[in-house]
Amino acid sequence: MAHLLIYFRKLHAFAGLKLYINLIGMVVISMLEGFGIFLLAPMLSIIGLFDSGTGGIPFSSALAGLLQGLSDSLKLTVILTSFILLLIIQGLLQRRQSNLNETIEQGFIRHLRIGVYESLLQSDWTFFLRKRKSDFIHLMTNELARASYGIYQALRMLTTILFTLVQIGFALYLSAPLTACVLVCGLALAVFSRTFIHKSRTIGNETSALSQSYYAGVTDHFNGMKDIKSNRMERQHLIWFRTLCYRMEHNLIQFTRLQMTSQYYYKVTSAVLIALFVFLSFAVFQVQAQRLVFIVIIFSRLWPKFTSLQSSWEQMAQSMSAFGSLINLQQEVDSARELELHDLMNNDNSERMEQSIECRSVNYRYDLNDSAYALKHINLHIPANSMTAIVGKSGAGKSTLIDLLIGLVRPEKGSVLLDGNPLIGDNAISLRNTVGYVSQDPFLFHASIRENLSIAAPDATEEKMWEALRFSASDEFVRLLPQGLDTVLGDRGLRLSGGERQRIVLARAILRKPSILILDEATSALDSENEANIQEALGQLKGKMTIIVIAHRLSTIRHADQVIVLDNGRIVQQGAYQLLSMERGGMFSRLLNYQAQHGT
Ligand SMILES: Nc1ncnc2c1ncn2[C@@H]1O[C@H](COP(=O)(O)OP(=O)(O)OP(=O)(O)O)[C@@H](O)[C@H]1O
Repeated sequence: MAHLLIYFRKLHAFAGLKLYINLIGMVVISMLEGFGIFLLAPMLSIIGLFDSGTGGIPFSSALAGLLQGLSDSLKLTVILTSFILLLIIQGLLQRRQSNLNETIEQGFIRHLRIGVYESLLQSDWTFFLRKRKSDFIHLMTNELARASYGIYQALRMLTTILFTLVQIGFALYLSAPLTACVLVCGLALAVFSRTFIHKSRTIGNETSALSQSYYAGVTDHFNGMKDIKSNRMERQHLIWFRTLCYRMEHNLIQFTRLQMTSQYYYKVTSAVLIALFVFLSFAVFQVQAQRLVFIVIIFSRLWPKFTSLQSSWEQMAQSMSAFGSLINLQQEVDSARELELHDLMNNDNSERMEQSIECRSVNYRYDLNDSAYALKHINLHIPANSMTAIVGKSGAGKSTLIDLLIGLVRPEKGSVLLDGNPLIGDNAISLRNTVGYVSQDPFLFHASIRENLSIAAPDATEEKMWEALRFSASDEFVRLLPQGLDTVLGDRGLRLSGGERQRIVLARAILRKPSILILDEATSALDSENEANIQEALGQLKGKMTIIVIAHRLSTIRHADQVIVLDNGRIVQQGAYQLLSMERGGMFSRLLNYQAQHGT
């Protein structure tokens, strides 16, 4: 319930006055409905169903007084016209209120959706390292939809409660003891329904867990489809998928069964209560027949509302776990926030590296509970406009070192300094505005080449784009594409080879005119000729920007000013290429020898 209150507070903050106008509208609509019922009294009296006028029915008696002296047919015309007028006003208000309800609800859902996405973008990289990609997709789609539905049910419940209260007010006016009696029964029903609410919440938790597994599994399977097909792993995946689908089916059927059972008990209890209520009216409270007719009309309209209240409550309880997941996510992103909203929209602040970037006694662990360090005792100095190569075996810590150098992750111990200042907070964000980064697994958006390039540099002219493509040795193949720069890449567009993708991403990085260009195995998928072209282009950039290259193929780093050799998270050698290659017994010369012998 605490989770729901948090969301109600958010709703209150979001909708403000509109929420109250909506609620007042609901009260007015219920009152009009009440008046409509009371108009029935003089009508029934004229028709002859009530033989003693309006029998002291409130409002109706006053109306009967007003109509005194008119002929019966004129009275009936006035009453029926008033009835139609009331219904027209009520209908208009109802329409307005439903539209307002929808506007509030959809606006709030949009507000939540954007809020979650903004919070995610404001979080630091370590937060993403801890989470599965599918969990975000699950939260942004399934859980948000369930929470939205929960909000819809909550608003519905609120309006139903108001309607019920107004109608109960009318009933109290007609017979206080009888209404009190019905209310006590209603309360007893509410206590009885707590078991159903509790069960709904348990089923809801299971729904969340199951759909989270579903999203995670499906994302994994489709990401790894090539491996699945190549290694004939379809059977295991199908068994897993079938089992999960059966469990999801069972979970939802369980919830419907629970709802149907509670509705059944509600219906049976209503019948018993109505019988008891008529009996008590005659035998105990001796309520006037005319009043009893009206109380019966009011409560016969109210019982379905009670049932709908119960159903909304169960639905809300079932969605509670989705609220819980979203609140947990919000707490996690709050503690992992590195960007303010303002920084998200304004990328202008850029801190170009003027002198150097340094690591002083840096240690880093991905998991603080694990004794294994990804990097240990790292001391290094990268001067501005130099070319630095980082080499080492797989898992040595090369990519982690890059993440530290651009402030994506922060050292557990020691410090990273940019021009002598700690690379933290705004400093790190401003530095990243001037970084061009090509990762091991370069990513292109499902959009045209032009759009993929202009994401990095929105103001770049077509000429600059071709220049960048020439730099990355991709101009020739792009020119041959059917729509040139406007060729759409990705899922339903052109699929590029690994090497072609690397080259476009390299063009994108260079188009930013970065002060630091980072290439993490960025040319590993290229043929020798294209790689040589890029090496030549990089050579021309030397002295104009800081270049940091991670390379397994050591022939590609011959022009580096310094080489850093990592082994098992530690720097084991550091210095000029020639110098290191001559250090006999050193890891670098061993790697060189190995590659020379195996021709890699
Ligand atoms: N997200 C992560 N969570 C936990 N441990 C990680 C994570 N990423 C990397 N590691 C661990 O940190 C160590 C260094 O990894 P890193 O990716 O920096 O190595 P690398 O030298 O770049 O390897 P490669 O050449 O294979 O890309 C490895 O032991 C790896 O298992």
